[in-house]
Amino acid sequence: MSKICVLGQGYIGLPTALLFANNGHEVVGIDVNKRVVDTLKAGKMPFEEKGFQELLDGAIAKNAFRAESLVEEADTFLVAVPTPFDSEMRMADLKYVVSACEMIVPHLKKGNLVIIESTIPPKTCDKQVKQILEKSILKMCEDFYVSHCPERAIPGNTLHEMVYNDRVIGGVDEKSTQLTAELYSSFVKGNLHLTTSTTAEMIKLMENTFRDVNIALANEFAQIADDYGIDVWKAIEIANKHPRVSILKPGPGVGGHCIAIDPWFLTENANNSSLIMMSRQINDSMPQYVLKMVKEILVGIENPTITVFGVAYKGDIADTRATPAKKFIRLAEKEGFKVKIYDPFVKEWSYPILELGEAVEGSDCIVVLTDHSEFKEMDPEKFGSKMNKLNIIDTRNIINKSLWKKSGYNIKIIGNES
Ligand SMILES: NC(=O)C1=CN([C@@H]2O[C@H](COP(=O)(O)OP(=O)(O)OC[C@H]3O[C@@H](n4cnc5c(N)ncnc54)[C@H](O)[C@@H]3O)[C@@H](O)[C@H]2O)C=CC1
Ligand SMILES: CC(=O)N[C@@H]1[C@@H](OP(=O)(O)OP(=O)(O)OC[C@H]2O[C@@H](n3ccc(=O)[nH]c3=O)[C@H](O)[C@@H]2O)O[C@H](C(=O)O)[C@@H](O)[C@@H]1O
Repeated sequence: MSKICVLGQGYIGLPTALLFANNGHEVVGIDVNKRVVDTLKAGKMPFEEKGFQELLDGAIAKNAFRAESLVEEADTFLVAVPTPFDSEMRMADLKYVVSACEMIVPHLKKGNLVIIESTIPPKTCDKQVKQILEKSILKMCEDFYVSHCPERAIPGNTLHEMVYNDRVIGGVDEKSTQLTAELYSSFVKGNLHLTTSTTAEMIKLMENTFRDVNIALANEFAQIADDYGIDVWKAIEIANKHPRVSILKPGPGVGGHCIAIDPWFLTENANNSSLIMMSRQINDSMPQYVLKMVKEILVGIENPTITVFGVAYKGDIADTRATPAKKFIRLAEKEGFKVKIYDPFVKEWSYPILELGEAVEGSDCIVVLTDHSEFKEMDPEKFGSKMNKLNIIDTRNIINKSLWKKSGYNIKIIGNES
């Protein structure tokens, strides 16, 4: 049994800590947020997702997990702290990774392994992490070992993907890679792909950038289809029958704290990254495009009220980080629209979230921004009489069109001018 200190008990660090604890390790979960530590000490999860509470209960029952505020000696230190985007510099903001590494320094011993799970720009392990940890006087690759093991689990299905996804493990040297692979093999059922730390850093960013660029392409196709008056969704469906084509879905823009920011970590020190930056620009401009659609449908209505359906960054989760809904709402308010919001998952946000009936009361147009399952089969008959005008714009192509049509709605789908 080895002892692991996991720094950062958030969406990634906590389930990772609990998986290690449930699979033969003694784990101490460290967080600088006292509320997180206190909640865990009380045996409760600070946030919920499928299977998390059971995993915590199992780790506590095994006496293999405890939460603390201060770092202590261990065999392995695992860093899973936030890596936000510095929007002014268009760079990764590594202040949390730096402070976590500094917290490890006084406890670092010969033979220790330090794993960075946080998403980081290429060369971070080799340069910045090394520099900080060597303040301990110990030497990287001689006295202690470092690797990057990026997390690739998708919010909403985190636990399953943490266990069954393939894992990329990149050490600063072979021993670091080997030690890390041994550790993760205690719970990972996917394949472990061994490489260098810089390659692992790059792979993680390439994956999210690939998705961002491809969503941008879908968003551009939607706008071209609108110009030609064709249905981009049907066109994508048919194009995807080609054995080597797999186009993603258009939408109101890219949200979440990874796909919308990680491409910048790749471009921050690159000379040739115009495609990546252009894709970011296309995805970031989608709220303006949705507003244009709304303005067209509301022509002639004085001081209109609109109802936003969904502010979570994607369907069936409550996460609103970097949601494109925020930019859309700000732009709509600048236009003089009154904006009301309904979201069955999000309970608290920077704007009030209303009950369905209140949100549609006196509304001139519903704008579907999130692909929550509830919207897929929603019957507008339930509240039709409360609306002022029967308009709906669906940026996800998820509503049951025949139901809305039957209720007399004027329907507009992104990328489908017909
Ligand atoms: N959430 C996700 O789905 C994924 C996240 N990632 C990456 O994983 C990393 C962590 O992300 P999340 O878990 O979502 O963040 P989070 O915001 O949910 O949690 C991070 C936790 O770290 C704590 N923290 C900050 N500084 C600390 C320090 N010096 N010592 C100890 N704790 C500290 C915070 O209080 C917070 O509780 C980021 O780099 C993110 O980009 C990667 C893949 C998926
Ligand atoms: C390459 C990849 O699939 N990365 C995953 C991604 O999780 P995330 O929830 O951010 O990804 P997502 O489901 O693509 O959603 C991002 C955003 O993109 C939008 N989106 C997504 C797919 C699509 O066809 N069209 C579209 O507009 C979503 O609505 C959302 O606003 O980023 C995670 C991360 O790095 O945090 C990563 O672990 C996950 O595996």
